[in-house]
Amino acid sequence: MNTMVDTRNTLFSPYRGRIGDLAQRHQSIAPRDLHQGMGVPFVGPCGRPLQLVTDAATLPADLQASVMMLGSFDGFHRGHQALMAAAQAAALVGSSPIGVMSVEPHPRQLFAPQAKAFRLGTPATKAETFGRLGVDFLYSPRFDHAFAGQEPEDFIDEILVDGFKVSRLVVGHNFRFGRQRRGDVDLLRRLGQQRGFAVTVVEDIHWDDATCSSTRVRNLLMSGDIEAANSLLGHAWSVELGVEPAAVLRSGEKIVAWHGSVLKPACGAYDVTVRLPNASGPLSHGCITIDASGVATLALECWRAIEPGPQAILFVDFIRRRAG
Ligand SMILES: Cc1cc2nc3c(=O)[nH]c(=O)nc-3n(C[C@H](O)[C@H](O)[C@H](O)COP(=O)(O)O)c2cc1C
Ligand SMILES: Nc1ncnc2c1ncn2[C@@H]1O[C@H](COP(=O)(O)OP(=O)(O)O)[C@@H](O)[C@H]1O
Repeated sequence: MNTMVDTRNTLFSPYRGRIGDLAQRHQSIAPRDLHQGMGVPFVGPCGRPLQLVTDAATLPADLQASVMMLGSFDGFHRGHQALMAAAQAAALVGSSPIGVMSVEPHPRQLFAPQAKAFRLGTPATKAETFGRLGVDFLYSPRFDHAFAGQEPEDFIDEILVDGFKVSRLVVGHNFRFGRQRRGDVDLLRRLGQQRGFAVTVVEDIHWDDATCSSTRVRNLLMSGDIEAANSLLGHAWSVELGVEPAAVLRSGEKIVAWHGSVLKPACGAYDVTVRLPNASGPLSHGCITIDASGVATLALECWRAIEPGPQAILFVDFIRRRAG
């Protein structure tokens, strides 16, 4: 079934429960994912809403023959943006739709389930980014051992060729996939020639003399260097938070629910701007403080504009860490 993104969907449901309880549990909330009916009301510049595709076999005709990007895209750093630029250029030339395949959960969540929260973004922040950039559909198959263990040729034939009827793939030079990570760009090129799709391989994108990677961004955030992390990302790091308006601590500060799968940056106070999902610009400036036990509190200049109901999801863009 293909799910048209809908603002009336369950935008607030993952954050039900009292913020006090969340704080006691170190603000760890169950990660929601695209398979739990997430509402992501994101419409790109073409005016078409991003479609969440759950089954390649029932893809609408107007989404077939797309230019498709493959990868995790955690954080959407400058390397990922290079893929996006290449996909947009190819889609323009061929008047093709743009699709993204990005498995959920992140492979590390499957292979190292006990690891500390490491993600830079949630499914919602990922969908927002792609929707804003005019991607037509996001395919996020559930990443389990059966999916991970597919033979690369089967994945290409059954999902990309028979399902999506893909016209072009866009990947980074080091993209690997399938059982024992046997699939690589050479295999994609070889099968592309036989099956009739093109392949764009994006060269390694460097920043500050080293390759851009989600891991580098994570390390910078854990050391509290938000400005360097933002510079590597090429945009402000954006975090999805849950807030319950009733949970005011003092002078307008509120404890916020941190998404259970998302990395916590170093303790400290950070200048932020806050948006509602699907809003065109920031609604308020503020400061988020992460204390030694990981509890996050948010102080905003203006709360009124972002209190649409008993609970809300906010997108918080981290700008800089305050001194001291
Ligand atoms: C389409 C597809 C995409 C994949 N993407 C990733 C990925 O981004 N990161 C990752 O660690 N594994 C990914 N995998 C899984 C690996 O290719 C590999 O199967 C996994 O690391 C397990 O390796 P093993 O078969 O040697 O145990 C993907 C698999 C498929 C079929
Ligand atoms: N620095 C980079 N330069 C070019 N392409 C990249 C870079 N980093 C990732 N990619 C490509 O972007 C896609 C998504 O990458 P992803 O799976 O999220 O890896 P990573 O976690 O290393 O960023 C893949 O096709 C990958 O090869």
